[in-house]
Amino acid sequence: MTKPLLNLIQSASKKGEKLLAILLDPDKSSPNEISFIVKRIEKLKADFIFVGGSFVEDGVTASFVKKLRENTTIPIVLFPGDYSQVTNYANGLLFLSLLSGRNPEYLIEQQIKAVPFLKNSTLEIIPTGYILIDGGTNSSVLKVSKTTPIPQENIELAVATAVAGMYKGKQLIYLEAGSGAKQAVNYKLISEVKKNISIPLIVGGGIKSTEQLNNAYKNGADLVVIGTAFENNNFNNE
Ligand SMILES: CC(C)=CCC/C(C)=C/CC/C(C)=C/CC/C(C)=C/COP(=O)(O)OP(=O)(O)O
Ligand SMILES: O=P(O)(O)OC[C@@H](O)CO
Ligand SMILES: [Mg+2]
Repeated sequence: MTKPLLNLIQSASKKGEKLLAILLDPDKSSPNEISFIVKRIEKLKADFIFVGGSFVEDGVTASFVKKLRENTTIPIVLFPGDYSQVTNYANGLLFLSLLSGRNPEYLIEQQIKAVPFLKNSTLEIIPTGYILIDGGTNSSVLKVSKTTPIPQENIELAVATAVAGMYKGKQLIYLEAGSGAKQAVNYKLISEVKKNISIPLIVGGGIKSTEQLNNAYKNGADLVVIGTAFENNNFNNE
């Protein structure tokens, strides 16, 4: 099976080209605003649109992604809080396992529940190790998954978790400080994880400025995800 989206991320990572994803939460963006939102995303030259939320009502993601698809050619990648957010209108799916947590529901159960939706699907499925780092807030991911994030200071544990994910066959590692985090993933943690893995690294949560974005890149993030700052219209990357 070909994996064009993963190949794009892998080859950018090899060449040191940095990628940007804008995260849209279907619950928080009105379908009427989609063409306006798409214009803002195109202006930022984002490489991907991620779609997902920790709590999204059934069916909302599919209609939202369908509308989005009609308005842009930017690849749309699902970043699901649960299996009900899987829809074939997107291009790809981050097949997440919450490796920082010890809740079987988010390690394997949700993935099994998604299978009936994926049987005849054309979605590119990308095995992704998802690691929650303490961003100083009770993030939605923490609440929904009832798991404990890795403290920012525990770099050793974060690195071991990422490397274990790589050994398990994950193709991407995603370091997540939580949507709207007070503290984004710290640069030392990003660079130590990056040094120890040979797969691309995604970083997100609490990134609000071009300076933070560039520091995340400089320390080893291959792809940065921005949600809240874009939602609040205070990320212009200028
Ligand atoms: C593989 C499939 C089909 C599902 C995976 C399900 C897993 C393991 C999810 C990981 C845990 C989780 C709840 C992730 C949420 C990811 C996400 C979409 C975060 C962004 O949403 P937030 O911004 O935190 O949520 P709200 O905006 O809804 O508060
Ligand atoms: O909303 P923000 O804080 O940008 O976080 C983006 C993403 O990593 C959240 O899952
Ligand atoms: Mg959000």
